[in-house]
Amino acid sequence: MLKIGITGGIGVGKTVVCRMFAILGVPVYDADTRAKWVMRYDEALKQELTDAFGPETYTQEGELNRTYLAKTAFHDPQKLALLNSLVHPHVGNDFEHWVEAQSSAPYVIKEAALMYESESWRQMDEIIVVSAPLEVRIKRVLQRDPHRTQHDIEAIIGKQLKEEDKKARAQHIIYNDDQQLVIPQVLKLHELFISKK
Ligand SMILES: CC(C)(COP(=O)(O)OP(=O)(O)OC[C@H]1O[C@@H](n2cnc3c(N)ncnc32)[C@H](O)[C@@H]1O)[C@@H](O)C(=O)NCCC(=O)NCCS
Ligand SMILES: Nc1ncnc2c1ncn2[C@@H]1O[C@H](COP(=O)(O)OP(=O)(O)OP(=O)(O)O)[C@@H](O)[C@H]1O
Repeated sequence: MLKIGITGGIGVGKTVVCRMFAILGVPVYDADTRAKWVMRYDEALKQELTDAFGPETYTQEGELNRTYLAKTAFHDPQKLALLNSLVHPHVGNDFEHWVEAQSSAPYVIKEAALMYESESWRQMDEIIVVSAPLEVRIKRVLQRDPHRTQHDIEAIIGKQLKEEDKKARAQHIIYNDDQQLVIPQVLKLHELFISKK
């Protein structure tokens, strides 16, 4: 099974691009959503997170307190590294199980903001970086996430690998910069991946 990774920093448009591949029938694994799922339902991980970050990590109903964790981890490199080291191995295992269930697809996609930072690029055959200028990304995220300030967004960007470094390591780049058309770029890559089947 050909495994394609889609990455890029906050607000580049990974989810939008993945939706286009999904419309073409390609199974898409969303690491952000799955990370939240394992953090919610894996009891051993829940205990580890509570031990590491305190009882505020979960609400009384057992929901992940994302606002608390974002405030705690995104502004403290050591806490973020700890959070990543607890969560990412679970997401890696979850992805491997998911791939096994997709045998009829020509190829699969994993969407992850932290493909290179989390080492999950090792599980992929090829990687696409979605690229957009910084000011466009900040504008998009301010619109999408009204609860985040520009300062919050810049703090998150500061914790992610620089776009130039991602582009240098990736096999493919999709420009989602409000200048170039995105759909033709997606179709071209889709044809390429299908031809490798
Ligand atoms: C801290 C959490 C609870 C905050 O949740 P919240 O809903 O406020 O933010 P959300 O998950 O949408 O993240 C916003 C953006 O921040 C970036 N981001 C997310 N996690 C991280 C991280 N560990 N390091 C750097 N950037 C990150 C991504 O670009 C993401 O899209 C959540 O981000 C989380 O659980 N992160 C740890 C798990 C993880 O690393 N997920 C990323 C893919 S595996
Ligand atoms: N080409 C575009 N034109 C207009 N709006 C766009 C475009 N691409 C993305 N957006 C919007 O910008 C916001 C960010 O896009 P998206 O959620 O796909 O980014 P992302 O890379 O998945 O971000 P994150 O890392 O936070 O998950 C969304 O509200 C999306 O609808």
